[in-house]
Amino acid sequence: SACSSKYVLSQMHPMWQGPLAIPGGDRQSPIDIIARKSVLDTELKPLVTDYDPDTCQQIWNNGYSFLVEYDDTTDKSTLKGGPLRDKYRLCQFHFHWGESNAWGSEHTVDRKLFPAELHLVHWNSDKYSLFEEAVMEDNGLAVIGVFLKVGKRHEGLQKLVDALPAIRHKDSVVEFNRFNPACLLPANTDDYWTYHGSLTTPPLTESVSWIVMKQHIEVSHDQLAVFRSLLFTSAEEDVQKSMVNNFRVQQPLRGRTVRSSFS
Ligand SMILES: NS(=O)(=O)c1ccc(C(=O)NCC(=O)NCCc2c[nH]cn2)cc1
Ligand SMILES: [Cu+2]
Ligand SMILES: [Zn+2]
Repeated sequence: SACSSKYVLSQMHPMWQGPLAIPGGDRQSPIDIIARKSVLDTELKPLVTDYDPDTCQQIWNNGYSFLVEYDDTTDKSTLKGGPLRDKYRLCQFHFHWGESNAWGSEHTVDRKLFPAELHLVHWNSDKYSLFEEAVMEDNGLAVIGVFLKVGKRHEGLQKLVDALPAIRHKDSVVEFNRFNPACLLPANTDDYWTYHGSLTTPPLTESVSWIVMKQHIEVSHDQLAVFRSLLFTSAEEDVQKSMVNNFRVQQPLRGRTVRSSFS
């Protein structure tokens, strides 16, 4: 069924230029994950990711974040297992981060903020033939969230960091090949929280099975600083705004249960 909540344009949110609260939206994201209130579900399986680095196509600045887009016209890069019944195709991954290391993540754990959060976006290719279809349907999407902490340099991330100066402005795109996003996952992907939610930027559709990793990854201060050198604005605009704090405010749980896997 198409997602139930209607979209009423409320006061414009300064950053997302979209509705801030979705009246009637009872499964919005992000949320604060209260660890002790998450429910252990022994039925939850280990995540199975199978990503083909050859499907990596481009990296671009969409004016909210930077996205690494994958060719999702075949089932070459997939996610299954975990809380999912079907097979999901990798479409893109992107990040959210703050202007300082003190905040930047979208989800929090017991109110703890992380400096950044990675989202790996997949859509249900067993049920739908296009991302655009799946984005409107319950369980049409599956997004893996990974928290970033500042610490040692992340070797796998460096290839991505080196490409960022070429896409400083909104709508800039560069070719980007042979990147396997599995290198951005924590060592242990068997421990995660999962809940039903939404996209955290417009269209905010309530079609996401969220899978938030309990284990974070580490990146260096300098690597994160390069994220902050990106701009929200296009080359033509006379006032350039640095791309920081591109996260959404936390949304009410509305009685949802967050389930926990346990390895
Ligand atoms: N922050 S988040 O909740 O993870 C999230 C928020 C918005 C979108 C989105 O709006 N995503 C459009 C998109 O990625 N469109 C690509 C379509 C496409 C088709 N084939 C290749 N790419 C995806 C994820
Ligand atoms: Cu905002
Ligand atoms: Zn796609």
